[in-house]
Amino acid sequence: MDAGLEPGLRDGLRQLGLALSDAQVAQLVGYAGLIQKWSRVYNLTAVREPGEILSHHLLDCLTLIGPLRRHTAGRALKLLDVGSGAGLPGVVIAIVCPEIEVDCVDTVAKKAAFIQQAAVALKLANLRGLHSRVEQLDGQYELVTSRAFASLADFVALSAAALAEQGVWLAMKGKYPAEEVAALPPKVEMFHVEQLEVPGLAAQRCLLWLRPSALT
Ligand SMILES: C[S@@+](CC[C@H](N)C(=O)[O-])C[C@H]1O[C@@H](n2cnc3c(N)ncnc32)[C@H](O)[C@@H]1O
Repeated sequence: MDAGLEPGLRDGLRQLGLALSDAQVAQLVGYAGLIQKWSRVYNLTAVREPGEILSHHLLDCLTLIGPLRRHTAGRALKLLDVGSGAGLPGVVIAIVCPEIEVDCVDTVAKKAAFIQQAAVALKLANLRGLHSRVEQLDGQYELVTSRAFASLADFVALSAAALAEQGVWLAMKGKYPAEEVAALPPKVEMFHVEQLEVPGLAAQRCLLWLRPSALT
């Protein structure tokens, strides 16, 4: 990816109040380049233009970092990104939070292969691509994320076996999904919601934090 992306990225990081090292900024720019390169050959993501990769992918997923850091308070933990596609938000998290071990799962082999390739190219020892259906995973993940994957009810049902006992789900949605929240089963409780602005986009981001209900 041309370094032309960097000023816009740094501007967005400032707006989000995120201080990253130069090496992390270079990894994000490098990741955008990999998405662009691989998307010429494989149908990784519909968003392929540099400006759009910056706003719709990088900055959009970076909105999650502040809330995530507040939640983890720097603790090392295992995170699963479900239906990760080109690695969103999983790869962004792996770059910005090296203390978090990130597994990105997708049913499409070439998408999991892309994540593995990104881990090597960007020297991310904390990132893995898994080729699997999420419902076949029986991991012990303290955090399970998704963006543009499924309804909230399907997301929690399909990934329940992968969640550790004290684990939580973090779903990235557009505007507040009232109908999806209403359709959640009683055994799942939503314990926090955050609405965020994506720098450079008119669109909003809604982060929903969910966990198994205390009643279960
Ligand atoms: C719309 S894409 C979203 C990709 C990425 N999270 C993003 O925000 O750009 C949904 C992805 O979920 C994957 N997927 C669908 N069902 C799945 C399942 N049961 N387990 C794992 N991945 C699945 C698809 O292959 C696809 O890559």
